[in-house]
Amino acid sequence: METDVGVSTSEEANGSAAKKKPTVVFVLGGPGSGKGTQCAYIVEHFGFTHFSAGDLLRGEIDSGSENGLMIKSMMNEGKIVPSEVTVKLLQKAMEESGNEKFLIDGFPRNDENRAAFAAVTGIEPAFVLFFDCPEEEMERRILNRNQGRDDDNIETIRKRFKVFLQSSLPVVQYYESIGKVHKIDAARPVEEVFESVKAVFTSINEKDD
Ligand SMILES: Nc1ncnc2c1ncn2[C@@H]1O[C@H](COP(=O)(O)OP(=O)(O)O)[C@@H](O)[C@H]1O
Ligand SMILES: O=c1ccn([C@@H]2O[C@H](COP(=O)(O)OP(=O)(O)O)[C@@H](O)[C@H]2O)c(=O)[nH]1
Ligand SMILES: [Mg+2]
Repeated sequence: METDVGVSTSEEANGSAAKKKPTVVFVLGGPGSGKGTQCAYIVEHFGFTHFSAGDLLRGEIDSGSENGLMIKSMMNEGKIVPSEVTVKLLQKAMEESGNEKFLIDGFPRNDENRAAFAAVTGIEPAFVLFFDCPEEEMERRILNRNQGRDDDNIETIRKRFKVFLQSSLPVVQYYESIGKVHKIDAARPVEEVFESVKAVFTSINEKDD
């Protein structure tokens, strides 16, 4: 049985069938691989709305919500926040956006995240972009990022790399096993990486025509 709850169940005003499910692309890659940077370009060129799960969680901390302290301490340890919290934030953001094409950046980070998103929203990603980058390069980028993030210190960075290898890479491997991953060499200048990204989105658009 298909559990179709959440973003796609609202009835049209004329009482016709439920709305079409939105198109979702998961943008994955290690910390500092360039997910946010590339998403900004994709938004400009391909009309997607971009949600960074990390940014939504930081928004929760800043809003002083009841989960804020828990989220803050988990992020400072590089741990993955419970799916319930993150999926709710993503679902709300999608519902409020008015768009139907979304880049979801930095999520799902483990298998539980992946399953929870599918169960709650009924949405499977159209495809997954995976930014492949060596750890030394990611570390260099994060240490130069200067966004004032509490977790961009060497001790937490090392923890995030460990969590990425142990919990997040298996998600990428799962999507690879079902043929949904477009792997991008992210260890190149921003413009070159975007050329590869653009080729993926252009070829998908052509298939849809
Ligand atoms: N291809 C690239 N080459 C060099 N630096 C980059 C590249 N892509 C992003 N950066 C820089 O590296 C840092 C991390 O990028 P960001 O997009 O925040 O990564 P992520 O969202 O994957 O953690 C930022 O300071 C960004 O400006
Ligand atoms: O779905 C998510 C996304 C992020 N995070 C937490 O938020 C931090 C920062 O994530 P973000 O994607 O912003 O970092 P980046 O990978 O871009 O450096 C992670 O280390 C996790 O602690 C999480 O728990 N679940
Ligand atoms: Mg980011």
